[in-house]
Amino acid sequence: MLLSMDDVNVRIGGQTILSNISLTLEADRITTVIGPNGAGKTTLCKVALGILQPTSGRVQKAPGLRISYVPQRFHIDSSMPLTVRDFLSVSLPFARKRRLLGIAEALELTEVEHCIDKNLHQLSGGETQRVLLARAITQQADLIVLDEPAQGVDVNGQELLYKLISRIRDIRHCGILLISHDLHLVMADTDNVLCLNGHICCAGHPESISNDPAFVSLFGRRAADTLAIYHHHHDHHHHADGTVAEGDHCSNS
Ligand SMILES: Nc1ncnc2c1ncn2[C@@H]1O[C@H](COP(=O)(O)OP(=O)(O)OP(=O)(O)O)[C@@H](O)[C@H]1O
Repeated sequence: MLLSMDDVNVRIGGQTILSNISLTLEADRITTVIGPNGAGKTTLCKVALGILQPTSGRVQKAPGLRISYVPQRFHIDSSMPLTVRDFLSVSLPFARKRRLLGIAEALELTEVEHCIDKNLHQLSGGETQRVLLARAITQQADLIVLDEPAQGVDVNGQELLYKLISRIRDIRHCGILLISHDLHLVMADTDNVLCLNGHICCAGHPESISNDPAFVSLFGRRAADTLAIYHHHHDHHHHADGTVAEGDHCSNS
């Protein structure tokens, strides 16, 4: 277990924002939180990051847990010259003690090695997010928290970003808490989905979620079908002529 929440409640100014949240984040697993605007997704991130204390309930973290945060957007004043190399070096002295992956390797892994000498404010939205992912790698994060990291990134960039996130999970064996609206893009690699609307409406593997009445009432039949169809396309392999490979199966048709 990397981090767990047990019956967490958050009330701010008399408003209940999160109620009865229980979850466990594990190494090697991507947990995706989905939910409508105002559902409490960012608040949940803040509780996980330890920057917001719950009104009640318990948050437990593995001893020495290192969390890295990738925000929705990242603004840096254009008058402040800071290269990608310098930005990633900031976390080096401490991280080096933990046999960190070098800056160049991390940038290569997130496919932005060509940006190493660029100024942060010269980067595109997609490049910025990939530099932030590289930072999480150099920091040797045990848990990476990403709050809608693909906002403002074009579709190809989004797909690449989500592929990189699952590749980092596979290589670094870290846990990932991902907030996303891009259901069809994130679901293939998600191990666990939490549907949030102030409380957890339903949770589980994407395939089981798509059949859950709570999911359907929150996101609509169309989203549920998208999820189901998506998994149909990914639970078997085709031969070149389109026939299904032996031993594979179609769970949805
Ligand atoms: N510091 C605060 N003070 C008062 N209300 C707050 C505070 N932070 C969040 N809220 C309220 O809590 C609710 C949940 O906010 P939160 O930002 O966690 O939602 P979200 O699911 O991330 O939304 P979105 O998808 O729109 O980004 C909203 O109604 C918001 O107005």
